[in-house]
Amino acid sequence: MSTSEIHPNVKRVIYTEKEIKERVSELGRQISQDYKDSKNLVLVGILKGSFVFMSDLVRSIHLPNTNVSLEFMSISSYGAETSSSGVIRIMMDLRTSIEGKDVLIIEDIVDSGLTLKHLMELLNHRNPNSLHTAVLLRKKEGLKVDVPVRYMGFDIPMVFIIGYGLDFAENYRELPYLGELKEECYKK
Ligand SMILES: O=P(O)(O)OC[C@H]1O[C@H](OP(=O)(O)OP(=O)(O)O)[C@H](O)[C@@H]1O
Ligand code: HPA
Ligand SMILES: [Mg+2]
Repeated sequence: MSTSEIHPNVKRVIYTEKEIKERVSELGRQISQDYKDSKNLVLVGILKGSFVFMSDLVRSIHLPNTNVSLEFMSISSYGAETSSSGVIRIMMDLRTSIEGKDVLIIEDIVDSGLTLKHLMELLNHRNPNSLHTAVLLRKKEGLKVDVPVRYMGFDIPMVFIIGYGLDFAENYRELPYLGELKEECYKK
């Protein structure tokens, strides 16, 4: 990628399209292996951030003997800030029951861990057969709560990331790579 193709508000590219593609394919292979005996696998994408990761990940999953279905939930905690409000709002819930099914939550990023922790508690109460998580990015130093991530793309430093579905104040989701947002874009 030439520098001219990088968005002017991106300080540096953290992972290129190619690096993301390779890692996501690996995760898909692992998931396909682990769920090969599952009857029903429900992939639950958390909107909006996970939509790009989810669309690439599902196409790397090959489970010919499993009913694989997709569901979405919409959750919001960040608004136009760069740190979690800690208040998680469910804007859209699942449309079907997950009782007795294997459920895999698909998230773009775990930062404080508050969103995923809250979600796992919520979905566990609905009696799935199993409940696990696939997360593209994790900021290990940002974690405020312990939350289990079964399939993890990359551990990243404490910088604000945009692109590949991740936003700042709803912008930059369309960038095909993962980049660090320039500090001057959010520090006043
Ligand atoms: O670990 P946490 O500190 O809770 O942060 C992670 C959550 O924050 C982001 O969602 P956001 O509220 O920005 O909604 P979005 O996916 O629509 O951008 C991200 O997509 C995760 O869901
Ligand atoms: O670094 C981030 N970028 C975008 N969204 C986020 N939500 C939590 N952390 C981040
Ligand atoms: Mg966001």
